[in-house]
Amino acid sequence: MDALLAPLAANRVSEPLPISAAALLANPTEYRGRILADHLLAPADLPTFDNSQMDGYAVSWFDLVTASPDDPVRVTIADQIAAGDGATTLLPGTAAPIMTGAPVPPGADAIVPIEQALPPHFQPAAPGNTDEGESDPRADAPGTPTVSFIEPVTPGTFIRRAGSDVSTGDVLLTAGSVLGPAQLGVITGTGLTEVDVLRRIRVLLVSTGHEIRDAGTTLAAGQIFDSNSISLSLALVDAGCEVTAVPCRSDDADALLSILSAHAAEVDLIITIGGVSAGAREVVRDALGPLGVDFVKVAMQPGGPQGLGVATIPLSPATPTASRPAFTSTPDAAPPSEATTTIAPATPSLSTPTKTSAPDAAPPSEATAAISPATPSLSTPTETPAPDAAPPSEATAAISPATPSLSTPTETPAPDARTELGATTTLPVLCLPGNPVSALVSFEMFVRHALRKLALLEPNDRIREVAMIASAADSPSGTYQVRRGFVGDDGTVALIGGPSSHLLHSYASSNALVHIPADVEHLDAGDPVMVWRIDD
Ligand SMILES: Nc1nc2c(c(=O)[nH]1)N[C@H]1C(S)=C(S)[C@@H](COP(=O)(O)OP(=O)(O)OC[C@H]3O[C@@H](n4cnc5c(N)ncnc54)[C@H](O)[C@@H]3O)O[C@H]1N2
Ligand code: MOO
Repeated sequence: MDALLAPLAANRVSEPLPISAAALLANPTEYRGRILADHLLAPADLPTFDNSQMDGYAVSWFDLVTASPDDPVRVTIADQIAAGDGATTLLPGTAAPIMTGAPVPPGADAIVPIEQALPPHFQPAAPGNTDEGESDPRADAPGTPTVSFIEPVTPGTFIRRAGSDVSTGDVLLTAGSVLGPAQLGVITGTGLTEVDVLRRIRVLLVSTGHEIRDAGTTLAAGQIFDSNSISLSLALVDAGCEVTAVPCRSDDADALLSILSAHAAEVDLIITIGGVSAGAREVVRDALGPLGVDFVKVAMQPGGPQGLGVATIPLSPATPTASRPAFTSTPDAAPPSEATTTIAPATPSLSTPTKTSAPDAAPPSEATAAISPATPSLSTPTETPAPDAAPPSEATAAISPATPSLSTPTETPAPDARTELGATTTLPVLCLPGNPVSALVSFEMFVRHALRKLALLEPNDRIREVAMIASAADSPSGTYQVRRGFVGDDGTVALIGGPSSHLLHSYASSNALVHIPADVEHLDAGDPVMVWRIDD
């Protein structure tokens, strides 16, 4: 998988990311985990000017040289300086009330915290205040506010120097930095309003099937709500990708090809779901087999049938542009209507795709044997799926999309129009099985780690633990089984639901994937098993 996806790292370009509270709040997902493309130099000092670290008095150390408890130094109180004020010069023999963050006035070289002054609190600024004898009985000039100090002060005390955090021209953040709260804060603090970040891996996610419809529409007999588009879109976003989800509500290979052709120029990777097993109408196999995708069987359950490869995809003449809308389909949209849902939309600039090839470009490279789960013993090319004992879980109907906005569907050009153009592009393609649990487990086993690695997201892997299985379980011989389970506080893991791959509700009620190696046919209660936490 790493090898198949390696070109994605090589072809990554940067894009500008606006930095402002308004931009961030308008589209928070755009910021999560973004990676700085280049070293960023500080355009200004931080702090940008010398300022006070304490609420107190700005003084000249020289005025306080002789101060002692027995012989305090009394000085006249100058104008107050608050954070946000400009600084006026401090005259000798005066002390200016100064607040934390306020600029240190020229002439002052130290701050005495208010608690160390006499009186130890700020006095009303109104003229005529003379401490009213309250704290400084030595005040002798009615109408002239004064303050006393009982010890000398070292120059620089409680002054935050300009540039003490970072100086102009220093490296503010290095290339590859993940932009989190502190990083975005310090960028803003220097006044920057835009930085270059690595463009996310752009994934075209195509959930397929004559039967799938969007939640919120009315289902005809035999139809189901499309849960895979939602599950996998969110899984991809979690892996650092930008997703354009375009369901293909058809078993017609041309309908799928139209979708691929319309979007291929805009994405780095295509992931399809469904249409890969042994049926009479396997739309993904039919469409992508001739274009360079290999269909294999992995000795894993769920997730047996898989497809992968580098496909040469004809491009539509009028490829949708960066204005790609987010979309939810109209009820009962007739196949092969196309609807796009874009999650984590890109910032405006989409650069020219680098992978577009001339019509006579070399045939797709072979991508065999690239699929290998991060677990042992998956080489046997046989599949032993558990029988689908029950009809599809009704839980799929309860899932409602969390996508941000709605707009109109994108037009899909007719297949013959695109072939006239003759241009193609080559893209890595992954074809996941359609059963909802199979699709998610396949993603976890083969795809998530590789994509998170490309996105420089840490950790790449799920947290792995050994847990004691709570009750006995059987597993088919020669098949690596991935069950769903719940790890309790006592370190045991209870299996949730059966092994069948339609049990999405069971998956949603789990916090771990339970790995049963291909050579294990039976586990007794208390036996140790490897689990991957899926609740982080
Ligand atoms: N004769 C055989 N039949 C099947 C085999 C096999 O080896 N021989 N493999 C089984 C296994 S294992 C799996 S997994 C599935 C994979 O099938 P497909 O990838 O072709 O997926 P579909 O047939 O399109 O759908 C399977 C199942 O999932 C439901 N589905 C599909 N898309 C969605 C969606 N977007 N949201 C919710 N549910 C969806 C679909 O309605 C089917 O029930 O093949 C087995 N059969
Ligand atoms: O392998 Mo299928 O993916 O069991 O359900």
